Amino acid sequence: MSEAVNTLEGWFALHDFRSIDWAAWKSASEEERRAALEELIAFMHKWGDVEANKQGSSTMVSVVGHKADIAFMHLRPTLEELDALEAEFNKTQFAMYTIQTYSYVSVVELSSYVSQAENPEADPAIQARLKPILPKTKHICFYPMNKKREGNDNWYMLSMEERRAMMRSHGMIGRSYAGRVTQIITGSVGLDDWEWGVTLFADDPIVFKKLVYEMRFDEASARFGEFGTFIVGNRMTEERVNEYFAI
Ligand code: VOV
Repeated sequence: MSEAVNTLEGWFALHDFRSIDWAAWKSASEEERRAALEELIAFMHKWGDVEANKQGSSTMVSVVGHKADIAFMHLRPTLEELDALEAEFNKTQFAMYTIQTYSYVSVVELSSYVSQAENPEADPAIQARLKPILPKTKHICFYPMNKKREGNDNWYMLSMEERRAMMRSHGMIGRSYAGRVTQIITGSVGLDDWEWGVTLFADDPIVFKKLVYEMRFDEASARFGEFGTFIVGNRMTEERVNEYFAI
């Protein structure tokens, strides 16, 4: 049997994708719309406080294309907190105008293929990666993925050394994008339909295309990568929320 790699887990993640019921939004009165937006903005402020207290991190984006209109990414210490946060949001007036079209549940994951911390609990750099503050970049890209389990291309039958060599090469490509893109890898085996969620943050969306394309030629992705739906969005600030929902 091949050896499973050790992983460290951090905050739990909920990616929450919503379409807007624009017909209902447009037929609501101005007061109803204002009250709904005030509630949404109050939530954004609350999420900001959670982040300032290092108890999680949240971000909101508008989504381009039919897969959703808006999306939230929330990180929290427990699955219960994510659940409570989602239920609380669903009870707002604003949420009445939304339809959840997709969601993804996972947990921030670091594997020990490339480096292994002696004492991860006491290592501030590791802790910052396990409990990250979501970058405030202009654009976000999310997709779920698997590592293939087929015939000679079965990731889970490879030796630790073979997998480590491929993850080293993967990491080298990633590092050449340092400063232009930040990745948060969340593990979802046993939590959702795919094995990982990949969330990328960048100010230039072309960097998503370049990075993902370059990785397609690297063995870890070329031979073993299987990908779900890709969703790309633009970060929402309070000001953008008001613009986006203005009638
Ligand atoms: C932005 C760049 C970037 C960088 C620097 C980077 C580096 C690294 C390192 C060093 C490691 C291994 C140790 C760890 O930290 O876990 C990983 C791990 C992982 N990655 Fe990665 N990755 C990046 C980016 C990056 C992308 C764009 C993708 C999607 C692949 C693609 O083809 O679309 C990805 C996937 C993954 C996955 C699924 C894992 C877990 C694999 C497993 O079997 O456990 N990743 N990754």
